[in-house]
Amino acid sequence: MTAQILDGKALAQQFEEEMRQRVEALKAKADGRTPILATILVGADPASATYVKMKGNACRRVGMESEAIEMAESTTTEELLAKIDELNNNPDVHGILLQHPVPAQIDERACFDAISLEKDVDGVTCLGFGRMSMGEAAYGCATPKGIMRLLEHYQVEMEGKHAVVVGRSAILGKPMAMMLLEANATVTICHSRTRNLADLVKQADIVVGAVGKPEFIKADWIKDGAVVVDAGYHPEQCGDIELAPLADRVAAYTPVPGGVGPMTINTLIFQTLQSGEKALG
Ligand SMILES: NC(=O)C1=CN([C@@H]2O[C@H](COP(=O)(O)OP(=O)(O)OC[C@H]3O[C@@H](n4cnc5c(N)ncnc54)[C@H](OP(=O)(O)O)[C@@H]3O)[C@@H](O)[C@H]2O)C=CC1
Ligand SMILES: Nc1nc(=O)c2c([nH]1)NC[C@@H]1CN(c3ccc(C(=O)N[C@@H](CCC(=O)O)C(=O)O)cc3)C=[N+]21
Repeated sequence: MTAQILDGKALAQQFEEEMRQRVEALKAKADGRTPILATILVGADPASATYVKMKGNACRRVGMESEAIEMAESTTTEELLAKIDELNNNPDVHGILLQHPVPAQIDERACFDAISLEKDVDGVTCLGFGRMSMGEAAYGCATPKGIMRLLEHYQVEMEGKHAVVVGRSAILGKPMAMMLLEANATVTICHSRTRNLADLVKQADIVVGAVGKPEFIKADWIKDGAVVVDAGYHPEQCGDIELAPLADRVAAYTPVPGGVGPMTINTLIFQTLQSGEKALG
């Protein structure tokens, strides 16, 4: 069996084509105004700076605008909250992205939660998470939502399947698990205190790797015919799952690069467009 490649790069490109037309249509209705995403980068971490730049570039590719806000490494929680408050109250801004992680002196959770629900296009607030978990309308957290859009596009069946999510972070593992539950999968969430990780992963029909350690999840933990989603991303261009040996025995997998990453960015800008359409359309 040759595994199907869940090609996030190609799907993101296809979605961008569709979005470009929607942005044009919106501009025509809104006197040339476009949706605007405000990105906030605190400090000078080069990887974070690259990701934020990629998000701004994606906006421009579909004809939307972004406003890049850069704040010093020494920024306080109060200063960041004041900036978020200003953006919440700016009617020209339709989405707010606060790049994670922020420097340690900042209360990141308080800052995420200060983003108004209508502008939380990256899906990072407790309110958005709670609403999504209860099946109510909210923008999804960008990475797990991007994964769901990818699985839906490839018509991966989730209902009744055993999904094992390795990782429980606020912006990846935890919302991923709730989205899979909403899609009627039976969900197991694993983390650093999990005792029998390999045995649990072996039971998975769908496995999501979100551990943050290069190729931590071994190929021989994954059963034949499984669907493999590797959310990890490391500078050496590998993910959190040992993917190479899987290509001829799983049903489908997301490559790294070219899988989850492009879908994360696409989902962020798609949700910005949706927010812009609500405000301008
Ligand atoms: N492509 C994309 O768009 C994105 C990719 N990423 C990538 O995804 C990965 C995960 O990111 P993120 O969720 O932010 O990372 P975090 O470090 O916030 O979370 C890692 C999670 O993995 C768990 N974990 C750590 N060690 C083990 C272990 N030995 N066994 C089982 N579980 C373990 C932790 O458990 P515990 O809670 O107990 O500490 C934690 O829940 C990274 O590689 C990151 O680069 C992240 C965001 C977006
Ligand atoms: N509030 C917040 N929201 C995020 O969504 C968020 C964040 N903070 N902090 C950091 C992580 C990381 N992240 C990535 C996005 C795209 C790629 C991506 O597109 N990667 C390409 C390769 C890029 C390259 O060539 O380096 C790929 O996988 O194909 C990777 C990682 C979003 N994150």
